[in-house]
This record gives sequence, C-alpha cells and structure tokens, in this order.
Amino acid sequence: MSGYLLEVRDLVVRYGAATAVDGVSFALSPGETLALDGPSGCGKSTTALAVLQLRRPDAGEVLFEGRELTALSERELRPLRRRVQPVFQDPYGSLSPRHRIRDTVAEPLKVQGRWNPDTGPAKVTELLERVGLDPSYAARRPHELSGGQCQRVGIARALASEPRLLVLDEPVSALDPSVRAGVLNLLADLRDELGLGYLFICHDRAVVRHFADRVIEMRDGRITS
Ligand SMILES: Nc1ncnc2c1ncn2[C@@H]1O[C@H](COP(=O)(O)OP(=O)(O)OP(=O)(O)O)[C@@H](O)[C@H]1O
Repeated sequence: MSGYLLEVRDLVVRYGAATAVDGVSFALSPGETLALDGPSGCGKSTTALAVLQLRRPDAGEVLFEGRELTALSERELRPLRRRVQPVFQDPYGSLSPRHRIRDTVAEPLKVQGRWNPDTGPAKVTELLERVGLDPSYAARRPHELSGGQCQRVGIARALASEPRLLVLDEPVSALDPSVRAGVLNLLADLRDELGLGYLFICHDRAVVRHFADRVIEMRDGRITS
C-alpha cells in the first residue's frame, strides 16, 4: 500500500475527438489539500469528474485507498462512491429546491440504507451544527437560505456519507466575497478534524495559495508544473 488516499495515473478523458485530459498523474495523501489550477477549459473539472467516476476515463487509472476504480462496475463502485464526495460551485443549483434542508442532509443516509428513524434526526442536527448552521434551518428550503448557507448544507450532505476525500470544484467561487472566508475556514477545520483529503479546484490564486498544501498547474489537458 502506498498510503495515498488518491492516485491518478496517466488519466485521459476525451469528449468525442477532443482530448480534455491528456495524461494527468498526481497523488494525494489523507489530510492534504491538492489544488488544480489553470485557465478555463484546461481540464480541471473533467479531471474532477473522472476522480468521482461520474465520467469514466478513456485511459489511465484512478486509485482510491489503493483500489483501482476505473475497472469496477457501477455495482462494485457503489460502496466506494460514498467515500469520495463532491461539493460543486453552484450552492443553490446543487440542492433540490422543493426539499427541506433536513431531507437533503438525510438523503445520503436513506439512500445508503443507514437511516435510523430513532437516531436519524439527531444525526441531521449534528451535521448542521458541524457546518455552523443552527438546527432550526432543518425546516427551511434552499430559497430561504443565503448562498453561503446553501454551500454549508452541501458540505453537511457530503459529510453525511462519511467521506475520506472531498472533490471541491470551485466551492466558493459563486459566493459573496464576504462569506468566502467563512466557508474556507469551515473546510479547513473539517479537513484537520476528520483528516479528509481535498482535491480543490479554484482559479483564485490568493485562495489557492492560502488554502492548498500543493498546487498543480494545468494547461490544455496536461500538467505544466
Ligand atoms: N460535456 C462536454 N462535452 C464536450 N466537451 C466538453 C464537455 N465538458 C468539457 N468539455 C471541454 O473539455 C475541455 C476541458 O473542460 P473542463 O470543464 O474540464 O475545463 P476547466 O479547466 O474545468 O474549465 P473551467 O475553469 O472553465 O470550468 C474544454 O475544452 C471543454 O470545452
């Protein structure tokens, strides 16, 4: 065992004839934040989708805790998907507008067969508190929350799956600058408390420098440094 949480080896992802990711390799340890930086269209989000196995790569390997994911069937992937959770850019768009916050946070527990009617509500309360939200928010719907609060709900939902790795694709880019620092501090605290690994996509150099342990620069689907 290498001890890496995530290893990506010679990853290639194509959209038709266009190669979006062209031989990308990197590794990430537990508790580490690795940033992917580079101009728009260089392949950052596609790399993230391939790590999440939401886009199956055309070539290369994605190893999570030493297990190669690309060869696994959907059925074999299911228990591992839980451990690799995404947080996307659009805080409102990633929450179902009709669902109350409690249902959104409880959803992973229910889908994964881990919902216990006796202890579930307290678990939801604990998750909301963990991301800095008052438990009374459980009864609200997304339109009653600010962008920063919605992003905290998205993080609580990710934590409900007890992940080891978060794939954070521009998690604060859509937020008001005044609330970005709060969400980044929350993410840093969670990483340090839970020993999570972060694959962090962000085009804000100041944020990347402050938040990431290491930065990989991409251009035209390749790593440049
Ligand atoms: N679903 C898709 N179908 C076809 N081409 C795509 C698709 N998604 C992305 N691409 C192309 O793949 C390349 C890499 O895109 P990707 O979104 O991964 O880059 P990015 O670095 O994340 O960009 P951004 O910072 O703008 O999100 C681009 O040329 C893009 O146009």
